[in-house]
Amino acid sequence: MNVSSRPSPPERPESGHKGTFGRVLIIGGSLGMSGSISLAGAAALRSGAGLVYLGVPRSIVGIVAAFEPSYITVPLPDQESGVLSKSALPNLMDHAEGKDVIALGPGLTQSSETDEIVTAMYQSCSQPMVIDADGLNALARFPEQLSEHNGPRVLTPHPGEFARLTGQSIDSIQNDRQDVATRFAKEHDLTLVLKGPATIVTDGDQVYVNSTGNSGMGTGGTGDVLTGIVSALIGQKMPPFSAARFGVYLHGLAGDLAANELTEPALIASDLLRFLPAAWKQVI
Ligand SMILES: NC(=O)C1=CN([C@@H]2O[C@H](COP(=O)(O)OP(=O)(O)OC[C@H]3O[C@@H](n4cnc5c(N)ncnc54)[C@H](OP(=O)(O)O)[C@@H]3O)[C@@H](O)[C@H]2O)[C@@H](O)CC1
Ligand SMILES: Nc1ncnc2c1ncn2[C@@H]1O[C@H](COP(=O)(O)OP(=O)(O)O)[C@@H](O)[C@H]1O
Ligand SMILES: [Mg+2]
Repeated sequence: MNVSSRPSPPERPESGHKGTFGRVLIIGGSLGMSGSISLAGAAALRSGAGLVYLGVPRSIVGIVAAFEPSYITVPLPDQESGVLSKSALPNLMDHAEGKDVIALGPGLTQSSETDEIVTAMYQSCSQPMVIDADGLNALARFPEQLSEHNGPRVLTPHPGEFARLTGQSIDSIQNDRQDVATRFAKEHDLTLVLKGPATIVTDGDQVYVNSTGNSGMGTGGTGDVLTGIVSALIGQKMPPFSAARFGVYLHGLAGDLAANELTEPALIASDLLRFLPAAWKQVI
């Protein structure tokens, strides 16, 4: 069923407090890719989250913390390369307890140890999870496990990541975006956000094709911002499909407002953070 109405924002009760508006845990980052997780964390804050925790390798915690004082950083054991170590897993499982949503993947990079973290959390966490970037690359190495999850899952691939997940070529995906996305979501019982111009959001039954966004958003880090936005909305108790639909709309709207002011070529991912408040103003 195609859903074409303008997506609605989450409710925000007058009497709400930071506990009401969701505890969000985002896991990722590595030496050289501290920006991705920082952008995701700041975007979650700019999207209404009550408390945002960023689980990052110990070696980059100072860099991530310096980007934005309003989120909480959780330093985790890392390998010598500045990538999360699998010894972080018990710690991560403890931190996951009591969170309303967990996001996994921005800037995580790829290693056998991060693969173990991703597959274990994907399978066992009962909370909703948003999986992006290297979280998706890890899942792509174990496609038989994609349906083995213990809670709601939202996957946010760009066409390259979706090609890895499905084993199909980017061209064949792009020629048949809506059908491939819908079949995948249905088969694995999850919500899929297939990014790019006219991003598709589907839970296997409902399908939404987004109308906001522009080519200025084809610049590193804009997808990391989307991960933070969708995670924050799920943390505010929106069902996964509604959160993904509204999040994709809001993200593109922030991009359109930013491009209007700054031009498409000059747009960078952190501009989306600055234009999110103006985007919110148009939808609430
Ligand atoms: N500041 C930071 O710390 C940042 C860190 N980042 C982190 O970097 C890590 C790697 O992530 P990544 O997405 O850059 O690499 P990757 O998955 O190999 O994708 C490229 C492949 O996908 C394709 N492709 C993409 N879009 C497409 C489209 N619309 N339509 C069609 N094709 C498309 C593209 O195709 P091609 O270039 O060949 O045309 C290519 O094959 C990850 O951890 C991420 O979080 C980034 O977030 C940036 C900011
Ligand atoms: N031409 C475009 N029109 C609309 N949206 C775009 C366009 N190019 C990229 N985007 C959006 O920008 C984001 C890019 O995400 P992604 O490729 O994961 O970036 P990164 O990993 O660098 O953060 C997606 O939300 C995508 O839909
Ligand atoms: Mg990305």
